[in-house]
Amino acid sequence: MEWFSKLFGRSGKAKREFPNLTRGKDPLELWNKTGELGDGAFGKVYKAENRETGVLAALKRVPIQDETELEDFMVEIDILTECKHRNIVDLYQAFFHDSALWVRLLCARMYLHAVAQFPCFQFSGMFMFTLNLNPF
Ligand SMILES: Nc1ncnc2c1ncn2[C@@H]1O[C@H](COP(=O)(O)OP(=O)(O)OP(=O)(O)O)[C@@H](O)[C@H]1O
Repeated sequence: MEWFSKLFGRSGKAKREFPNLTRGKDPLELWNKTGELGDGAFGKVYKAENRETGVLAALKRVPIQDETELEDFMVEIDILTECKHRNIVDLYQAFFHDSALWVRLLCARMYLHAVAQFPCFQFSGMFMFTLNLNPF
């Protein structure tokens, strides 16, 4: 029955493969975290440097409790992988490693952040944007 647990894992449930998700690779073997860029609703965003080329990137780490949670995030990842627009930060790669989803993004010097938690803005249908300037 070893073949069964290799194929389906201990729970007997097959791991779902996603075309835009890299499994079995530790992103920190390729990327070195050199600082923190910010904190989001789902996790932290780090500044990272490619260990071979020195290229910079933003690495977002989202802790995942259960594989089934991945599906919700993959919808956004699939859309952002396809979506290339000068006003939207490029998403280059997503990894699932060690109970976390890691998303490699273009490291933006200026980052626009939508804030919609103020009721008065929500009622009037307005959004406010904050601008983060990353020091690098
Ligand atoms: N690509 C990036 N380049 C530079 N800084 C970034 C980048 N992505 C995120 N940041 C920084 O990290 C902070 C948190 O980003 P994050 O996208 O996690 O926030 P969020 O809007 O709460 O997103 P989510 O709801 O998806 O968690 C941002 O406010 C910004 O300062």
